[in-house]
Amino acid sequence: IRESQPISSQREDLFSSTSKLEDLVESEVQIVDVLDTFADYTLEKAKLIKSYVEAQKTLINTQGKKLVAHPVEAYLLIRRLTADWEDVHGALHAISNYSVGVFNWVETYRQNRNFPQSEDLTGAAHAIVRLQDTYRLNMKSLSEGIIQLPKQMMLHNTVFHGKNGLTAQDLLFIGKHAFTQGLYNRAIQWLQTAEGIAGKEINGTNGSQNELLEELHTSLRSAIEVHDDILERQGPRGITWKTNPVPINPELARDAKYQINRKEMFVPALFRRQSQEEEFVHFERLCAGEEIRPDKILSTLKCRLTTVISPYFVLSPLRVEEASLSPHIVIIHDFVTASQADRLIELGKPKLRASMHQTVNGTFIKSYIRTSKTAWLKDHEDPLVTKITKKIEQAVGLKASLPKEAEDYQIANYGLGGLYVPHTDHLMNNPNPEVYTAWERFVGDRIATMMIYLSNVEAGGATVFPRAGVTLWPKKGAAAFWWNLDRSGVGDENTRHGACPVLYGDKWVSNKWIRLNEQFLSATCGLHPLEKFQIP
Ligand SMILES: O=C(O)CCC(=O)C(=O)O
Ligand SMILES: [Fe+2]
Repeated sequence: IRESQPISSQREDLFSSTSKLEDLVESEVQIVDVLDTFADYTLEKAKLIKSYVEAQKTLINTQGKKLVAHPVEAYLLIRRLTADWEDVHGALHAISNYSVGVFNWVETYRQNRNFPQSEDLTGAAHAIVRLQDTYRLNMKSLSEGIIQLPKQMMLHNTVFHGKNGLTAQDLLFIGKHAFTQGLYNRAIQWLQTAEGIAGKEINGTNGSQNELLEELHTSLRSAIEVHDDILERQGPRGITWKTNPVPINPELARDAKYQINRKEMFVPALFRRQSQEEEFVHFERLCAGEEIRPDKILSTLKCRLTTVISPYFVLSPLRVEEASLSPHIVIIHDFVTASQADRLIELGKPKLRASMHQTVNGTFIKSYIRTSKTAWLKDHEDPLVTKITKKIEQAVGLKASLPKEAEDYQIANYGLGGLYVPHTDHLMNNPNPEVYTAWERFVGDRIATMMIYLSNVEAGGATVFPRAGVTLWPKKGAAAFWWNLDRSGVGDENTRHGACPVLYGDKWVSNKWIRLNEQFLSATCGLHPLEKFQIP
């Protein structure tokens, strides 16, 4: 997967970065304020019109047909339609002027502030479907705004309460999105939850509610049919779909072949090539906090203080936690301070753009493989950035200051359910060097990744390595470091990794990708072609 700075200025979506969503809250307050004043004002004017209407009604009603014959009545009629009318005229005029003004203001405001559009609503629905599925959240609770974490993910806070719940209409909308995403089992669950709620929402005979119930029944019936059909023809799981292991229809479920299916057990397939489907299962399990490595491996991992790389750390050794020995993945705790992390966010924030990916034919598109926004920072943009680069160099013994030695810092902010599907950071896998630019051939592949977590994430958002069976939980100020290439410069496919969807909170990371060629003095080749680096 190739990433780059965006080249076209498309409209920025909102759901892929929490930073952009925050701005939206402020904008909503502004609009509500203006509308509130407008509504109060028009109500005031409408009251005036209403009192005119009421007064005239009584006058008209008390009169017989011959009213204009009476000179006083004639006078009153004319007064009503002249002097009295002035007030109504003024009120109507004021309302219409004001409403045109407010209308124009709101429209311009919405455009300037990049208000959400239907693609954002779709994105948000997708995110909810994905979160519920990945973290196996209780759907009923979720629809009431309560997020209950799976047992193995519980750290400090285990339940998150929102202030509001979803309506049956919302659940129907989300269910339909689950269906189009191929999550047939989940679509059915969403629709069933919607039915439950719609039943309760009904008080009295409400026409539109009946319509909704009807639509839910129809959708549910066809979702079940499709579910069972897909399961029958394609099996319970593929890259683009998921069903239950057994059909929903009890008659079909009695088939003997589904009785075997039911007992299907997960056996981790570590340190080897995984099919896309297998990788996805590993990804999800690791995201939800499952430990899938055997004790034999886990018992070899240590936490240690180290000064070995550089005397720079004699007074304050690096606090290294080994996450995996092969591939060598470590967490360096407190690599930057909380205020340094905040500063990096502050520097990146104004420059955030939707993550882009290069397609096979070379054009850049907005990424659905990675739902986040990214910004690039150069060393000279702030003294702190240079300082952190120096620290990285000392910590891992690689050169990272010059453009030929390492890339600029990439600051990333994930949005609602934001994730990054498994990939390798090294990207020069093509044996034909012609496909790479002269610059890329000159600097070489990404030998190592130094990723600093700039925020804590209340729930979800881990970095997981499906083949190595590793889960790294974000911790503000900690840095994850791993080698993408082995000592002979060949890509280590066991470093495939991805970012789990953010379930609750705000995730910010900073990536520093270090390039191979300039490290020829600091990271020398091994004796064996598959020898790996073990630093720090
Ligand atoms: O955000 C993460 O946890 C991983 C990010 C990542 O893998 C990348 O940016 O290449
Ligand atoms: Fe990565």
